[in-house]
Amino acid sequence: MVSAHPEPPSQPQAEATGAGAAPSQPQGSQRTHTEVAVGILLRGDGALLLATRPPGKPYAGYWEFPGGKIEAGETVEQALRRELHEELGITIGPASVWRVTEHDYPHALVRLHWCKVRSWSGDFDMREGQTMAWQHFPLQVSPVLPGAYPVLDWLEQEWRQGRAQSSQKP
Ligand SMILES: Nc1nc2c([nH]c(=O)n2[C@H]2C[C@H](O)[C@@H](COP(=O)(O)OP(=O)(O)OP(=O)(O)O)O2)c(=O)[nH]1
Repeated sequence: MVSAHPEPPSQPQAEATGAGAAPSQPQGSQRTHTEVAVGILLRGDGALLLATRPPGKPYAGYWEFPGGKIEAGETVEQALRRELHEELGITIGPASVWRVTEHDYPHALVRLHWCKVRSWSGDFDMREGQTMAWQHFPLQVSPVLPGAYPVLDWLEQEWRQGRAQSSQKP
């Protein structure tokens, strides 16, 4: 849903693709995927956590879900637990992959492994100078990384369905 995408990013981008889509690079290209673990932290009231990308990284200042690159030998869950501890100072509970998407940026072709996270311990400590914000739909922050658009659409659809179902209950 377009309302989740506040501003078009000012940098060049390719179309985001949905779960399980084939890589978009031309045949014979040497471009390999960068595997990324991403956490959708969900609070009891349905709010989700977004944070700004730290200075010095591509798309610095854009809002994103917390996460980072999967290192050699790590599972998605291990990478996510490490990244969220390094970046936010929290220790997450169980996390399994919910969706997989791809996005072709000028700086990297990324494969994003999205996990919903409903439990964690520790206090939030923005260790890379980020700003964090708990968000409900419609989002109040922008711009958001284009690679997160498909997942924001799915999450907004789920939120709308949940709202419609609860309004039908007697
Ligand atoms: N964390 C995160 N990354 C995203 C999202 N959407 C999206 O396209 N990406 C892309 C942007 C980056 O190209 C890649 C994540 O790489 P990164 O550079 O932030 O990872 P990292 O923290 O391991 O970085 P570094 O240690 O190499 O500096 O995934 C998102 O919502 N969250």
